[in-house]
Amino acid sequence: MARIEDYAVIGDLQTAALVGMDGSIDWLCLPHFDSPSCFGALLGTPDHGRWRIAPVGAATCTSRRYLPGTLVLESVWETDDGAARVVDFMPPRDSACDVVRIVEGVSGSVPVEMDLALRFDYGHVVPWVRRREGVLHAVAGPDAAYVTTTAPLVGRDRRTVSAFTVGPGDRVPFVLTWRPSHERWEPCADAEVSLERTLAYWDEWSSRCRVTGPYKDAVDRSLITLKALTFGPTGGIAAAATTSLPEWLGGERNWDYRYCWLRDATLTLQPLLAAGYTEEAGAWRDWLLRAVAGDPADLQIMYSLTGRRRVPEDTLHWLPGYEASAPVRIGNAAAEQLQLDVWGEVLDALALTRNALGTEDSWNLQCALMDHLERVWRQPDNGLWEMRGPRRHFTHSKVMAWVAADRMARGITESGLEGPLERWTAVRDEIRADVLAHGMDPTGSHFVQSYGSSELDAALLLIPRVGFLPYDDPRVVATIEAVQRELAADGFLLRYRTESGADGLPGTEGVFLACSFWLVTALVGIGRRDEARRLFEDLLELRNDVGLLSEEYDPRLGRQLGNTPQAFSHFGLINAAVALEQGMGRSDEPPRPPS
Ligand SMILES: OC[C@H]1O[C@H](O[C@H]2O[C@H](CO)[C@@H](O)[C@H](O)[C@H]2O)[C@H](O)[C@@H](O)[C@@H]1O
Repeated sequence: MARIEDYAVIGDLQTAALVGMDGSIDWLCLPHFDSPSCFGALLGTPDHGRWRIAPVGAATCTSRRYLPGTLVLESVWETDDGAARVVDFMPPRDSACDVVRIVEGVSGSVPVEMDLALRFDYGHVVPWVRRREGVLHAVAGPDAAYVTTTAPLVGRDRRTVSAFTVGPGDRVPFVLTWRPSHERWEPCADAEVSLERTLAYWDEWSSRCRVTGPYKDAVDRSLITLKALTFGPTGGIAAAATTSLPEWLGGERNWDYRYCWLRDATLTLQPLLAAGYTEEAGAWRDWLLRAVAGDPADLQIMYSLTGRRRVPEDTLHWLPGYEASAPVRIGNAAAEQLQLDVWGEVLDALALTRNALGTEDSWNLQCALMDHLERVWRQPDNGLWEMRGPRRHFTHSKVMAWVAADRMARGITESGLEGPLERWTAVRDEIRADVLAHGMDPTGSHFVQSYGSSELDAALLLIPRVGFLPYDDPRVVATIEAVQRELAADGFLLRYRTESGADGLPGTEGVFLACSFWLVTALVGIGRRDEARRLFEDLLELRNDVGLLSEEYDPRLGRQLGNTPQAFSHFGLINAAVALEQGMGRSDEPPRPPS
């Protein structure tokens, strides 16, 4: 099975596919990110669905890249017979959902093979396949897939295969279109027309980016990746494109990230605004308001990409898991947790969009959320790491509750909005006093993970970023140094020590990439800029050949771990690049793009 970093992503802003260096699409959920997969080999075997196109006898491509500023992937294969290119993409969704693969001969005469195994419903439904007027029809239950190509297609062992040869200038297209099975088949889009349309879409999108500076390429790729994780129809942002890629190979820390976490999505907002993508920021704000509408007591920490509340967790027993990392889970029980930081992130994000977009149409909702937080902030919670052990008083959660009260009080004093200023100021001060009294080690020198604990937590690095204390406060400096000392692993950072058993889960995990980027930002904040730049550049080296990051990394094996591509890691990268280029911005001002 391919390594996680062997995968590139293509997508149509409603779902995404992972393309391996071996030319195989091993992951694709249709029609949406959180739908069942039709290619699920990533979490099992080729018989759980995959689509491979590659020169005969070649194991992996020689090189690959995204066409600049786009999500169109070009893989180059150099073989003894000559060279060929495969261009893979998904046109931004209109009525149909297409995956397009164009094989192009470059030199010599290259024999190519194609192997297609469609397996609906996460790899266990084999469709009924027929040929009609030269088009392959594959139907099962609610799903239908159609394949058009100029290449010969042959059915073999419940798969469809093809063999053909390309010479210089030859272009052999394959278009796979998904539709609900009850709808009539309609001719598939022309591959070349779709390519032009897709390139034009991404060119226009990228042309709006205001980012410049030495890390522009990395930042651009991260922004395109965040855009690829955005569910176009609603503006919701998926935490990652996959489920159950393990946080440790062979372990059981395997979760479904194909949902919209309020935390991840609001943090994504900052780099989008910084780079000039106000439309996306507005769409996200509107998604948020629809999703959280209703009783503030019912605020969830995550929703489906359409805003649905129920995302029940289940396991798929027929899938063995990525490199035997089981169970494979769909849905996520974290949706039912109490994570107090989310109030802070949501109210901070709405303050940000108020200032950046110049509109405020949700103040009543914000007031209702704050009123609720006022009643619950003293409760223990599961924290931002969604710990499944007993609830505790996480210092980061309380700090974010302070952020909520602070942004609401400032909505009144700085934006002239109406509200109980004295009450919210008093709540803000009370939370602050509580954190300073209980969230520090017994000597009062640095912050700790939770009240009464001696553990460190990388989330504490965010304390100055949200404005709770300034970077030059000795307690902040000591916390950054303690986190670095206690959580460093092979030059990067763990989010916390799993050995304490505090997260209620067996096993361990890799270094957490977002936290390692937070350390870059924190080091810039305390003036250790050279060290920050070195760490940042080491982190850039962990990206795969096309600039993608998953959630974690195993320094022993030199391999990426966890779901991919992950928004958390990519916005960490962008914020760190901004910090390195400009120094620290306050969290309530949209950071300016690197110049
Ligand atoms: O490892 C424990 C938890 O891992 C997931 O949560 C993590 O991913 C979320 C989405 O990126 C992020 O918001 C959160 O802060 C991370 O800890 C998983 O979804 C949880 O169910 C799991 O308990």
